[in-house]
Amino acid sequence: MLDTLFPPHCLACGADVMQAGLLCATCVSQLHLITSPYCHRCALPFPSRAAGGATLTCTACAENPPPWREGRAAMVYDDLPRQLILPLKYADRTENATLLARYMAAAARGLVEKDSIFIPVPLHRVRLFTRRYNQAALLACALARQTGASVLPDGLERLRATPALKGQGRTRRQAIMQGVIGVRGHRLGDIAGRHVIVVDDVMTTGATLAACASSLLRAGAARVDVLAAARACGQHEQQ
Ligand SMILES: O=P(O)(O)OC[C@H]1O[C@@H](O)[C@H](O)[C@@H]1O
Repeated sequence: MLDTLFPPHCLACGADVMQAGLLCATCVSQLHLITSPYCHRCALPFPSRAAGGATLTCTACAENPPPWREGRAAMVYDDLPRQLILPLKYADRTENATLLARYMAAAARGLVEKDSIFIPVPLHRVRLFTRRYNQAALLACALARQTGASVLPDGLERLRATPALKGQGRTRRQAIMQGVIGVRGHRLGDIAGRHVIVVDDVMTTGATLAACASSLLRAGAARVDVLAAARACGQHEQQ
C-alpha cells in the first residue's frame, strides 16, 4: 500500500527500485568497494598486493603510523558515495545511513567482536544544534543494530568548534584537530579496557580519526580501530 503511494526510489539517483532503502543496479555498479589489497592501517586501496609489501601498509602509514590498530572503509569516496554522504550530512537524508552501514559492516568483517563498542566522531554542540543529528552517530547506531555490537553515541565530545577541513592539507588538518576531541567523563568507565571502533562518514588524511583514537587510548581503551563509510584518495581527496 505504502509502496503504491510512495514508490521506492534509488537513494542516489532517484530511479525506481523494488524496495525502499536501496540503490538501483546502475548506481550499485558505480560503487568502488574497497576489497583486498588495501592498507590495513588507513584502508587506502593498493593497485596490487605487491604494492602493499609484506605488511600491507602504505608508505604514509609506515612512516607515520596512526594511533589506531586497523582501519577499514567500505568504498572509495568518488561520485556515487558523494551522492549518498553529502545529502546524509547536509540535507536530512538520514535513511542513507542504514544503507552505508550495511557496506561498512561488510568492510568490518573480522574486526567486530560481540563486545566491541562503536563510537562516532563527535560534532561540536553548535553544529549538532544546527544539523539536529550527527551523521557519524547515525552510522554507528545502524552498525550496532546490524552487527549486534554496542554503541556509545556520546562517548566522545568535540571540545571546541573547528573550521571545515575541506580544502585543507594533511598538516593543517592535523593542527586543526590537535586537542579537539575528548572522552566524556561519565563514559570513562564504559571505555576503559574495551575494544572501540571509531566511526566516521569519510576518512581523508585520518586527522579526525587520529584525534579520536588518541583520546580513547589515553582514556584506557584496550584497542582502537577505525571504520569509515568512504575513503578519499587521489583526485577525490578534497572533500
Ligand atoms: O580528518 P580527515 O580524515 O582529513 O577528514 C575527514 C573528516 O572531514 C570531514 O569533512 C569528514 O566528515 C571527516 O570527519
